[in-house]
Amino acid sequence: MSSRTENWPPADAEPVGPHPDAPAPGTELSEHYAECFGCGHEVELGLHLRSAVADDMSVVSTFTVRKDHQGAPGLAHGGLLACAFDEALGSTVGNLLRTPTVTARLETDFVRPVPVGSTLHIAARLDGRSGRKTYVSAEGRLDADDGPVALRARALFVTVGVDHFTTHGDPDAIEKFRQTAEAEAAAAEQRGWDVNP
Ligand SMILES: CCCCCCCC(=O)SCCNC(=O)CCNC(=O)[C@H](O)C(C)(C)COP(=O)(O)OP(=O)(O)OC[C@H]1O[C@@H](n2cnc3c(N)ncnc32)[C@H](O)[C@@H]1OP(=O)(O)O
Repeated sequence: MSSRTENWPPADAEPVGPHPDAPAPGTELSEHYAECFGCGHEVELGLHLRSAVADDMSVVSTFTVRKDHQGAPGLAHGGLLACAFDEALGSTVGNLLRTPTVTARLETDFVRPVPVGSTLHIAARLDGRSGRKTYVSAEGRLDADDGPVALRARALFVTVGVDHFTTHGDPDAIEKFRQTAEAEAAAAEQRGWDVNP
C-alpha cells in the first residue's frame, strides 16, 4: 500500500459483500457514538458527518465544511478532510460488515481544494477482505453526488474485539455507551456490533 501504483485491493483479498443483516439501501445510518469527532452530535466543532446506504450498497456520507475546519483562508484543512474520509470509510465497514474495526492505514489523494461552505459527498465501497483485514475506498465530490472529484482515499481496516476499546480506551465511557445502546431498543438492533467509539 505504499503507492497508488500498487494493485488495489491486494492479490490475497477476496471479494466481500454486505453482511446479511446490513442496513438496506436507503437506510440513513445513525451516529456510531455521540462523542465521535467525525459523526457525534455532542461534539460542537466536530464534522457531523451524515451517512446513508445507496442503492448499490455503497455508503454515501456528506460533510459540510465550516470556518472551524479551515487550513488556509476559506479552504478546508487537509487533515480534517482525511478525518472525514476515515469516518466515512469506517462507517462503511462497520455498518455493512457489522463488525468492530479500526483504521490501520489511510491513504488520501487531494485532487482539488475544498472551499468553506461546500459539502463533500463521499461515496465509499467495500473492495475486499482477507481475514481480519478489510479494504475500502472512497471518492469525495463537491456539492453533489456527481460534482467534481475533490478527494480520493483508500484504507485498510482491521477487525478487533471489544477488548481493544476496553483495554486502550475509557472503560467507563464504554459502559455508558453500552447502557445507552441497550436503552435504545430499536437502535440496539441496528447497532449491536457497534461498540466502536
Ligand atoms: C462506525 C465506526 C467509524 C469509525 C471511524 C473512525 C475509525 C478510526 O479512526 S479508529 C482509530 C485509529 N486507529 C487506531 O487507533 C488503530 C491503532 N492500531 C492498532 O490498534 C493495531 O495496530 C491494529 C489493531 C490495527 C492491528 O494490530 P493487531 O490486532 O495486533 O493485528 P496485526 O497482526 O498487527 O495486524 C493484522 C493484519 O493487518 C496488517 N496491518 C496492520 N497494520 C497495517 C498497516 N498500517 N499497513 C498494512 N497492513 C497492516 C498486518 O500486517 C496483519 O496482516 P496479516 O494478517 O496478513 O499478517
